[in-house]
Amino acid sequence: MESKSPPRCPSSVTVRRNPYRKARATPLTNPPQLPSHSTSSSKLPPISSFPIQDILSEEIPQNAPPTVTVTAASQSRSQDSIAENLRVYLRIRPLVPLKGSTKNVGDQNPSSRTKNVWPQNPSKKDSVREKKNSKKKNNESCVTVSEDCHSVTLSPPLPLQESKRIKSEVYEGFSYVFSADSTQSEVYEKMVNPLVEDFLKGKSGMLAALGPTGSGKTHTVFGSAREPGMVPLALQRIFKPAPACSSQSSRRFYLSIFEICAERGKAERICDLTSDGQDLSMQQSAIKGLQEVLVHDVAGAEQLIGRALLKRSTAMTNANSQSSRSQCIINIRRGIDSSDAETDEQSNSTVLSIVDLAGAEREKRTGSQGTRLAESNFINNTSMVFGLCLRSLLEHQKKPKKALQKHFQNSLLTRYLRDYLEGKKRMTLILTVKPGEEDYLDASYLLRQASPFMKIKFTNIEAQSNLLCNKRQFQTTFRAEQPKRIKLGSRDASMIEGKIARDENRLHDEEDLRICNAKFKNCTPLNLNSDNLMKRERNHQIMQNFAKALWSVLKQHNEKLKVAESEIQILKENLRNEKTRSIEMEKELNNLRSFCTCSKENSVASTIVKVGENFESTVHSEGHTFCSFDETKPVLDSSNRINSECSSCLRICDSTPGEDHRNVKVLSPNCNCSPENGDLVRRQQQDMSSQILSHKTSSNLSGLECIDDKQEPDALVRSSEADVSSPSICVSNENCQIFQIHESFPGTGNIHEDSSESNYVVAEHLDPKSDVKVSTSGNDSSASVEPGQQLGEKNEDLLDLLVSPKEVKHTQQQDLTYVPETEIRPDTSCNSSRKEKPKRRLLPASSILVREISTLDADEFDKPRGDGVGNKLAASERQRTQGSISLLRLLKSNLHSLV
Ligand SMILES: Nc1ncnc2c1ncn2[C@@H]1O[C@H](COP(=O)(O)OP(=O)(O)OP(=O)(O)O)[C@@H](O)[C@H]1O
Repeated sequence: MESKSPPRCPSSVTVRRNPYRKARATPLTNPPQLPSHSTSSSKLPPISSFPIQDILSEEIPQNAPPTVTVTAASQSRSQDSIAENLRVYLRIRPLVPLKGSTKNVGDQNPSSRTKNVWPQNPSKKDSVREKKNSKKKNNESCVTVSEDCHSVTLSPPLPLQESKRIKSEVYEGFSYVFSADSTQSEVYEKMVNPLVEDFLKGKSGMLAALGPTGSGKTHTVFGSAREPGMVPLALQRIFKPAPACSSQSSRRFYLSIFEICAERGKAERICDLTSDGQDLSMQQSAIKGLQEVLVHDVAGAEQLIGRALLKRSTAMTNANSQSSRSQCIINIRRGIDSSDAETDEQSNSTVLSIVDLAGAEREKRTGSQGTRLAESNFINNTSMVFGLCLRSLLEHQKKPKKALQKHFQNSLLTRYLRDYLEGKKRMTLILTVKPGEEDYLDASYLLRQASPFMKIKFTNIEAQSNLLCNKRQFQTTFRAEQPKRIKLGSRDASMIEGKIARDENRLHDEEDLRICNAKFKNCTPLNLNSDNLMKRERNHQIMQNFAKALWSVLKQHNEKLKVAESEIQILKENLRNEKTRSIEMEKELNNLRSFCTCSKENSVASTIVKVGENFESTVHSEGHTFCSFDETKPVLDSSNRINSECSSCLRICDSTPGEDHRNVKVLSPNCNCSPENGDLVRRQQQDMSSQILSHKTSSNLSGLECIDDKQEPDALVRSSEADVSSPSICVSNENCQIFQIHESFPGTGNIHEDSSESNYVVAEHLDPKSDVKVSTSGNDSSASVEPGQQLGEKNEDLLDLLVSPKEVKHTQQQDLTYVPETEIRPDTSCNSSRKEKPKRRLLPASSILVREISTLDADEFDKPRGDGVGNKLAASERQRTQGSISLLRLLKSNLHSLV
């Protein structure tokens, strides 16, 4: 029962790491009885007398920590003692932790099952995730154990090998390397048992687990229910029933558990985990107020430890579901019964310390934020200082003491463990590593920390490494002219180390550099004299400049190309626009053509203007009725009806119903009328021509005809009229503009062949301002007005004809005149005139309409006529179309100019 309820501890017990020196009791003096450690007693401990006996009896044991006195003998002795006092072990965590490997000891103690007593089990989920991750990422181990189990080979993962050219490293000199499949008991037997045995014999010692986060420190130290760790195994051994004769039965053991943590990663704190936890303070190497609990058996000890660990600061990180956030220290002090006090006083101060350090971690791996990040800084700093202290353990004699002291002062942990770190007491280090490829950097860092304690051998320098070294050597040689490397003092070195520890991502580069430096030392120097170097340097500069010039040229070309490309784009755009425009224009042209009825399927009427029987127009001297044909209005009206669908033909007719009816036939020589139509027209024209020619004797102008310039004079279409007062006018457009003014007898609808007088006028242009060619044909003579030529008396007849009111009666059907383009021979006179001046074309009626209307002088047009014909004219004017108005205006202006 006693073991289940441990006796109350005194409120404050100071545990001194360095016990008072004891002097052996001299046989003459009766040494005062030392007060028994009554930590379990409720009474306050009696004030002990000054331990003069202890001091006097103090003897430096054979394996005592080395003194600082630097002599050759003492140095070698101290080295030996350090070597004896320090053992370094390595344990490799399995890639995938075994199923039973949990930290929970609740299995053993049902009452504590609900709560984790030992470090918590990772939740199933986490373990599954971890397993998956491990399977995925850590399928390859980067640490391999040698056969003799004293060295390991650390191989970088392939990407690092390729990118950073890192080679495998062999770390030798371990006391023992525990492979991934090693068991807790195996580790205990080989590593901890010697410590425990020595402890039981009165020799203090310490076991410290050091390694990156999640590497198995806590697992190794505390273990799980299935796999108890070093602490429970040690307790089992300690409380193992001793033989009856042994003095062990009378011994008592006191447990004290505390942690060093940092509040929000800032100030360090010491927390007693066995009590309700007020903060403790440290005086030199002793912790003031730390409670010691007397334990009588294993169960009691485990219970106490279990409860204490529940109070320990842990947190979940990406690397470990239950990561330790503090350095946890368990002290097992061996006490003695009061009865045995006389015989075994020295063992009173024997302490076995087991330290579970918080694992160094990288932010990248743990994903720590905020407070966790501050914690992790603290953890990393502590482990760094610890590592530095370890480093200086072997080298401290070469270094000034002050520098060494600084390391210890930097952390409560190192201050507390100073005796161990100075090699004064026996210390065993267990390094734990994770062998996954992604853990390579962590493992490498840890092993280098421990390197002072072991030989580090690198794999053979291969060609590639040589290359690397040579390259760097080459660079170094160049830099030789620059200030040489600064020698760093230990403080600077420690700062560098600190930097490395803080920024572990950069670690490898630094390490890499160091490795390379080491390699560099081994490398045979390159045989480069200064000439060669100069040459190379010059070549290098030349090439560099050349490359720069090339680069700038290429850049310029690139810019030019861009400009050219943009121009091309613009041109393409323009081209596209032009194409669309041309397509549109083509369409318009087609549309215009479609209005032309010159297609084959069009009837004869499409190319020939037929002036209907009922169409009558009267040409008056001052007010001819002009009929112009709109493209879309082939027929004018009931009185002035003209059938035509050919827009290229302009027909003019003056007719007055009820008066002389004359047929007005307007033909376009450019009309591509259907052949049959053409034949018909041609025939009729030929007939007409012959008729006209047969009436050449007529001296008066009876008809005006505009002929095509291509038309031969013989083939000119002429209108023959006997009566000069009744001309018919035929106007064709385009190239020719034929005015055919001819006369037929009213009602007959035929050309009056018997007319004695038949005159004709050939005019080239309708435009009043244009040059006019007028040909007159009289009885014996023909008159023609060349462009620009003033009309003379000879042509007065023609003028009379144009200005005098003449009635023209047009009959349609029979008076068809057709001048096919192919058959019309050019009029030489017309040709000559064209050569001199470009020919004006007769625009379609509609355009003329617009133009003429705009330029029409209304005043002139509306001028009241004084003659008697005025009323009649007014009546006829009402019937005028716009085309007729424009033609009238045209003729009038021509007349004006002529006059
Ligand atoms: N040798 C091993 N065999 C089986 N499982 C192990 C072994 N070592 C560690 N583990 C498991 O790995 C996980 C992490 O181990 P542990 O908590 O001991 O790491 P740690 O070094 O203490 O980490 P931290 O420094 O963050 O506290 C635990 O679940 C533990 O059970």
